[in-house]
Parts: sequence; structure tokens; C-alpha cells
Amino acid sequence: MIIAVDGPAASGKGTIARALARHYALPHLDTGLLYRAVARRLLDDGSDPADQDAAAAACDFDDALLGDPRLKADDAGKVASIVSAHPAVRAALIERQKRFARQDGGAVLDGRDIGTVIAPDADAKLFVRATSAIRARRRHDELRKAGSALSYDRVLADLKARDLRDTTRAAAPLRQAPDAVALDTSFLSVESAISHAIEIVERCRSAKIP
Ligand SMILES: Nc1ncnc2c1ncn2[C@@H]1O[C@H](COP(=O)(O)OP(=O)(O)O)[C@@H](O)[C@H]1O
Ligand SMILES: Nc1ccn([C@@H]2O[C@H](COP(=O)(O)OP(=O)(O)O)[C@@H](O)[C@H]2O)c(=O)n1
Repeated sequence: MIIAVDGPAASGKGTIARALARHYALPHLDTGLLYRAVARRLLDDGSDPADQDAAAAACDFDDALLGDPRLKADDAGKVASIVSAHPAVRAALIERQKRFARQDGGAVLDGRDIGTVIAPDADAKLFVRATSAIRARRRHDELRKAGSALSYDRVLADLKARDLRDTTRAAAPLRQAPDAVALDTSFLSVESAISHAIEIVERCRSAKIP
């Protein structure tokens, strides 16, 4: 079974995707880490993220980089959303993601274009939402715990700028696939968001049984 989980920053898609992977004993890929890894390499080299050729050259990295805790930092997220708009970067990373989705037994992937581009034939597709104020609160708490001094207002402004870039880019913009089920986590606890997600997957599965 392939499960696609998409949504904007801090909507809770990663939390839900990890829980679904545990529940169904499936491997999980956080595809945002791939774009964050490219961003990290450019930041380390002092390269311009707007330079498509430099960004495409940075796509050839070892999986070990995906475990680097610096990928979670705010600067990597911001630069990831700049490099992810380059068609050459998306093209360089697509096969890795499709291969992961196609593995025997299935997989859970979360990101921005899983239901639309990476696994359009997924068995279950979720589109996770939450208001921007709530998402900024969650991301601010996370960054603060990790030692960041960024203000809530700054986190909210960055998140809105990222949403705008991700939804308006020409290449694989963030949008809900027509057959995806929306899940608004704004007023749900983590536990209840996960139970709703499992119910959605079960509904999608039974709808597919001939
Ligand atoms: N339903 C929820 N209620 C409250 N906090 C949540 C909820 N879902 C996720 N979180 C918290 O919000 C933060 C961002 O969640 P995450 O799943 O990483 O989002 P995303 O993958 O969409 O960026 C994490 O600290 C997570 O624990
Ligand atoms: N499948 C994906 C995943 C991430 N991305 C890009 O990578 C950036 C970082 O993604 P992420 O999922 O790690 O970010 P968060 O939602 O965790 O903040 C996003 O803002 C997108 O621009 C993408 O374009 N396509």
C-alpha cells in the first residue's frame, strides 16, 4: 500500500506520516529532507540558491546527509523552498522518491507533491492543513526548543512567504490532489489527528476493494 501525505509547513504531515508508517509497518520517507539537504549543501558552500545549475549539482548527495540535524533548522527550510522551485532540482530528485514509493510492500511518503506527482496512483492520499497562525505557533515552539531565538512574528512571516512560494511555483506546486482527503489538524490533538488519518486510510482502502 502506498500512502501519500501532503500539506504546508508545520501542518502535522510528518507526525501523521510517521504514525501511519508505524501503524501499517511501512517504510517512511520525509521528502522535505531531500530539498533541505540540497539547501544545506548550498549554504555550506556559500552558493546562491537562485542559481539553478549550482542547485542541480548539489542534488547528488549521500543518504547519510539526511540524518544531519542541521537540516531541521530554519535556514535550511527557507532555502529548501527556493531550490525546490527549480525544475532541474525537482527532476534530479524525482526518481529517488518514485523508487522509494514503488518498493515491495509499499511506503508512506510526505511532502508537497506526493499525491500529484510522485505517487499519483497512491492507495490513500491525505492533504493535511492547519491555520497559518497555529502552524507558526507549532514551528515557533519547535525552533525555540532547539535553541533558536526567532520571534513568533518572524516565524509566521517566513511560513507565509514559504507557503506563497510553494503554492505559486510552476514546477509541482503545493496543491491538494483531486482524490486526496483533507484533514484539518488546527484543533486536533496529535493523537486525534493520527486516529482521523488512520480512519481516512481505512476508508480509502475499502473503497478500492472491488
Ligand atoms: N495535531 C497537532 N496538534 C499539536 N501539535 C502538533 C500536531 N501535529 C503536529 N504537531 C507538532 O507541530 C510540529 C510540526 O509538526 P510536523 O508533523 O513536523 O509538521 P510538518 O511535517 O507538516 O512540517 C511538531 O512539533 C509536532 O509535534
Ligand atoms: N515533496 C516536497 C517536499 C518539500 N518541498 C520543499 O521543501 C521545503 C521544505 O519542506 P519540509 O517538508 O521539510 O518543510 P516543513 O513542512 O517540515 O516545514 C518546502 O517548503 C518545499 O518548498 C517540495 O517542494 N516538495
